[in-house]
Amino acid sequence: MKLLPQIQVEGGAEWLARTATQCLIDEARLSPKPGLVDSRGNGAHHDLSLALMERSAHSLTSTFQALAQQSWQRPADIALRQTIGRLGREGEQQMMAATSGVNTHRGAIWALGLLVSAVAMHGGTGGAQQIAATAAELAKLPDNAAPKVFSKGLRATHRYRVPGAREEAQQAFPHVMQRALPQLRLSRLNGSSETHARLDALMAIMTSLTDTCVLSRAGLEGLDAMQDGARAVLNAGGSAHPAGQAALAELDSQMLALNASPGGAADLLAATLFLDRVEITSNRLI
Ligand SMILES: CC(C)(COP(=O)(O)OP(=O)(O)OC[C@H]1O[C@@H](n2cnc3c(N)ncnc32)[C@H](O)[C@@H]1O)[C@@H](O)C(=O)NCCC(=O)NCCS
Ligand SMILES: Nc1ncnc2c1ncn2[C@@H]1O[C@H](COP(=O)(O)OP(=O)(O)OP(=O)(O)O)[C@@H](O)[C@H]1O
Repeated sequence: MKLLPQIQVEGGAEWLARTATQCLIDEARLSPKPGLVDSRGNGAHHDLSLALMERSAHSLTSTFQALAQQSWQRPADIALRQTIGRLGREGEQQMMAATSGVNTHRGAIWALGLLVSAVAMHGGTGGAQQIAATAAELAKLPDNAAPKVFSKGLRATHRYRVPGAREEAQQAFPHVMQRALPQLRLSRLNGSSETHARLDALMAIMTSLTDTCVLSRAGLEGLDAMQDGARAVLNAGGSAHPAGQAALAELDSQMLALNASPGGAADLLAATLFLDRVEITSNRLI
């Protein structure tokens, strides 16, 4: 049966939005994550909890759906960039209203928002590489309506001269495409459980991300601890192995002691889970 285009758009946008929200929830629940909110507790955060993260994730479904609808089969141009910039900022306000002003998902709205738009631009399906490349095209376009705010993330990228959330997207998500997605699939192939495969994917991101959340709270000492600790987990055989689990517990203690939390890495894990699902579903449809 040939679907009417509008029905296809509505159904596709709804699926993408539900999937993006589910990836945020899966990321938040995944345990044990070093320093981050997970099923065990609040990590290094005093103002976050799992219930709050889940409420925030649900509040974003309508934003993701609007992003997908507005981006459906459109080219990457300034008009679309301005539309998604506006929708992304409205999404941030919706998140803030749902959490009484706590930043639960700003970085995640950015990464997943761009990826949701990119899939929609390709008509609701596509390979991870193609989608990430399209998201990068969008991220590179100027959004003249964006307010000039000197955020924590921006300050950290200037102070330490490192790439942050913007650059990760503009470079087509190298930590997702070259590290997390290959690691997720390798760990699955090696027989790891889904939980262990996801934890390994998070470690793969943390080995080299310049996470501005960590830099803002714990400086270079925190960043080095994160990168070295994540490498130790993978070198010990990953989170499925007893030695890897011990290294992961050690990393968790270190992050808590330093008050550090790799929020950017968590966002990119959610982005990884999203691209994995979109690609698997697209392959089934072919
Ligand atoms: C680009 C964003 C994330 C702002 O980035 P900036 O570094 O200035 O700010 P801020 O400190 O508020 O947030 C950064 C967040 O990104 C995540 N992050 C940190 N480091 C990294 C990194 N190296 N790579 C990826 N993400 C990271 C963390 O969650 C962090 O909290 C975003 O809020 C924004 O400007 N959005 C505008 C709306 C828009 O255009 N949206 C379009 C798509 S929906
Ligand atoms: N499971 C998680 N636990 C904690 N943070 C997460 C998690 N998943 C994603 N994040 C990301 O981490 C960021 C929150 O970091 P942080 O609490 O440092 O924010 P902030 O409001 O900028 O700083 P602060 O709380 O130090 O004032 C969000 O942008 C969010 O996208």
